[in-house]
Amino acid sequence: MKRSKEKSSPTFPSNPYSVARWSGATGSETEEETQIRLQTMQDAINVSRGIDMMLQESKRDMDRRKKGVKILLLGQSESGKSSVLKTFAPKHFESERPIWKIVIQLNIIGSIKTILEALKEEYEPDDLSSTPVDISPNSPLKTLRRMRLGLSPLFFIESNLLKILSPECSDSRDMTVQAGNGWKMLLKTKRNPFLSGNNSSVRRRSQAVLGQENDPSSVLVGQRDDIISLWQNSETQEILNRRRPLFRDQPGFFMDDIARIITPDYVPSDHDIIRARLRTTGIEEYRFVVENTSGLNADFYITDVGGSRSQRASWAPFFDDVQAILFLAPLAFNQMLDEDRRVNRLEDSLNLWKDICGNRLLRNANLILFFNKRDVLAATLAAGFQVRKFVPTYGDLPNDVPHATKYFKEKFRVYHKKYSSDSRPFICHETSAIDIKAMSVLLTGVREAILRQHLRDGDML
Ligand SMILES: Nc1nc2c(ncn2[C@@H]2O[C@H](COP(=O)(O)OP(=O)(O)OP(=O)(O)O)[C@@H](O)[C@H]2O)c(=O)[nH]1
Ligand SMILES: [Mg+2]
Repeated sequence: MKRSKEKSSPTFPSNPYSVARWSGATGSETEEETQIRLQTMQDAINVSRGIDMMLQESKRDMDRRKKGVKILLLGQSESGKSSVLKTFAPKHFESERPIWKIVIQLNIIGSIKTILEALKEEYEPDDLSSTPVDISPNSPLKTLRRMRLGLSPLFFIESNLLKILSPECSDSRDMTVQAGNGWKMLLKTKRNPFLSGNNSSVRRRSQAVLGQENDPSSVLVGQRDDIISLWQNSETQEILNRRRPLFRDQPGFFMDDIARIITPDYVPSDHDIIRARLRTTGIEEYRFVVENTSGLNADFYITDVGGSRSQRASWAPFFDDVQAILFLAPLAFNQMLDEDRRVNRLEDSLNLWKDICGNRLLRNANLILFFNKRDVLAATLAAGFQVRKFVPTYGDLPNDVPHATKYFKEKFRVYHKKYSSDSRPFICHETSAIDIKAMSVLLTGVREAILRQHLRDGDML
């Protein structure tokens, strides 16, 4: 019989698959080849099941996302979007303190560079031959040169860190990171207990970069006294006031805190972390689950974007199913955009607001406007900056916070009325994103209101 013949054949061992056409058997394989073939088939089945599971999981994720509340943070660069996000998800702070410490140290290195540049302009102008220069041992020029030499290891470390963290930039003041957690993996050190990434190349790079030699802490601590006396020097202050009048208002300004920060055991506080400056590029969506006051769990998806002009084209794909936009508009009437020094920040914010109000993809989304950096506005006015110098139409209105805020609010309201659909209310809040407590209260209220509306719209209440 055929069966028994096959059974007894030396080249066709007793194997139910060996005769089945679909099995891939060649008819002349050895026992070993059969085993390999079966194993290969099993591997393929496993891969296929894995893909099935992933597809199911991704469908579940998509269904879940569909039902969730989607919030988009929009606004120009430096408006405070990532800061608001930090307050939305504060639990990250605890595990991320060592990472933010390095960002804060890089912010300080950037500030030191700004100070040294201003002093160089003062004491070491390009054309030294035409300027009488005092180079006696205690002259400011000698001190400046000594200082620069002493701090040079810091700039070396800065450049090494940037190569990894922000390869496009050579200066920590322009440091930009890709949205998401990838950059945080790069800043986890061997000594850092949170190093647990699966991405081996990231892990290798992070171990390579954050050895002792690339940690700014020891150089900063070693130069602590010099840095403090440089900052506290009255001549430095006078030169900065004259040559860099907006220095103190720059994001990531920690110079008033250096005595506290430049210590061997420094651990950033929540307030330090919220004040750290790191530019975002790209888009990142975060999911978190919230139990609302009615005891229902809801998925929130909050998307942070890069706000500089070159980044804005990538926002649109996130517009079609979003429930709410939190639009951040700092009332920076005296500042220009970094990416185009001819454009006033406030004017840019207004134009962006106009585009968002009139965008048809967003016609069903709630718009919530945050006039952010209220504290900066107060400090700017207190420093004597006159609104009417930058905004001639401001006229003779009093140069104070309530009048300035009311005036600019009206401008945003007019655009809202003109470009938004009739049914959309004008909702705005004056905020200071670095005031974590006040911001958390406000964001909880905003979140609840968005959720209630979302449930109403979905007929779930
Ligand atoms: N003083 C003050 N600083 C703020 C406020 N909001 C944000 N900042 C600071 O401004 C800087 C920029 O804030 P981010 O949240 O990074 O700005 P962003 O909108 O995410 O900017 P991009 O990522 O470039 O689009 C950070 O250093 C913040 O700490 C505020 O209300 N007051
Ligand atoms: Mg950001």
